[in-house]
Amino acid sequence: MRKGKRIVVKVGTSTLTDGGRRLSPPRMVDLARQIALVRSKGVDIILVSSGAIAAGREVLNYPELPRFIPKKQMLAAVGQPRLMAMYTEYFAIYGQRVAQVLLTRADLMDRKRYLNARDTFEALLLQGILPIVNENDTVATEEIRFGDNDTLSAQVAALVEADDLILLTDQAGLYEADPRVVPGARLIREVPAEEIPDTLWEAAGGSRSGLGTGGMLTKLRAADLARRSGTTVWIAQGNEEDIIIRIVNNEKLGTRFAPMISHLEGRKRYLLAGHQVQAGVWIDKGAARALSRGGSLLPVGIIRVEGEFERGDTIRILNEQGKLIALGLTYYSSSEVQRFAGKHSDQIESILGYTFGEEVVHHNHMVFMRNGEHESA
Ligand SMILES: Nc1ncnc2c1ncn2[C@@H]1O[C@H](COP(=O)(O)OP(=O)(O)O)[C@@H](O)[C@H]1O
Ligand SMILES: N[C@@H](CCC(=O)OP(=O)(O)O)C(=O)O
Repeated sequence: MRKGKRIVVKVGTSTLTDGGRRLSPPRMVDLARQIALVRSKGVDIILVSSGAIAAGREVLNYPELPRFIPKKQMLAAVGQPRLMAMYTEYFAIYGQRVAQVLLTRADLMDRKRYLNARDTFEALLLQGILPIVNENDTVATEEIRFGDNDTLSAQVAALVEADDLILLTDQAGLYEADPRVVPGARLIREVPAEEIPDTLWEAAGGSRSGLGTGGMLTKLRAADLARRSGTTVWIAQGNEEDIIIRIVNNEKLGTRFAPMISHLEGRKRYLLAGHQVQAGVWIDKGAARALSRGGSLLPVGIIRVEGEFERGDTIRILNEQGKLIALGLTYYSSSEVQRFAGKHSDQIESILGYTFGEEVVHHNHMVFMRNGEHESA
């Protein structure tokens, strides 16, 4: 179980290059310093970093930024290992180990892959390793890509149930108009947990830095998405001194978006999202009692499998009389559960030859039913 806070930090190209065309080592070292300090206080951090294309251009001696997608992908493929090599070196200064996680939208749309990605993040964080995430640009064509890392970071924040998402950019936050066009435009300090007004959507213009992808519009969309799954979002200036540390210390900086729901509610919505759940498992009295007391569903309590399901699906959990008691996200497919139903968890590995853990459904991923209605997990 998680103890401390969990924060996703997203850095855009404009921050990493400090406005120039090269990645800025001092900027990246400073990022590593801040993140190491915050992590030492027991905060989990996930870094979503752009910069692969900028790094690729640097390696190849600054070719024009191409419009042709495969050429952009080529630059990202060249730049990503360079970007990671720099991070590996700079985080090592502060005794931090890092890992690369490359994702596309398709990875998070598929429930099985969603779960796999989430488990990998959990395993990395548990091991004290900093995940550094970017879009998997080389395979990311229009239909399957996030398209910008603002959106990617919001999805990652939902995936790992982050408390905060900090979007670092080259402006102090979201302004009432693009400050590059309207000097003196006012900074918006707080966006309340209500629908975002049209005026604000109109204020958020596209990117002007030439290197970044989405400008403020993608940040506003990302902020809106993340706050709907229970995350507090900040848009703030990447080169402001100790920016991450100060936000974590509750200083009022940049633009803050209040979360609209709790993580619990978000989890429940994910479980119930668009699923006409038919398949499931029947469980014995002991297991039903354990669930009602906050326990997870283990193989030993399962007496029967009904229908077919995949790892990551939402399934029905029925008691001995066939009454629906909960819906839950399953870590194993129906054919796997068939094989180990009624057995002890420590036998899973010898039966399957691998394991995703001792629970079939974790208590945190259940929604209980009362009189046919859902109640909170
Ligand atoms: N309302 C606004 N407030 C702040 N910045 C804005 C606004 N509208 C457009 N922008 C532009 O968005 C840019 C940041 O987006 P982008 O270049 O994509 O950065 P990043 O690389 O950090 O993702 C700013 O430099 C600014 O010119
Ligand atoms: N995946 C691309 C970045 C895409 C992106 O969203 O860039 P940015 O607007 O600078 O955050 C890269 O690494 O270059």
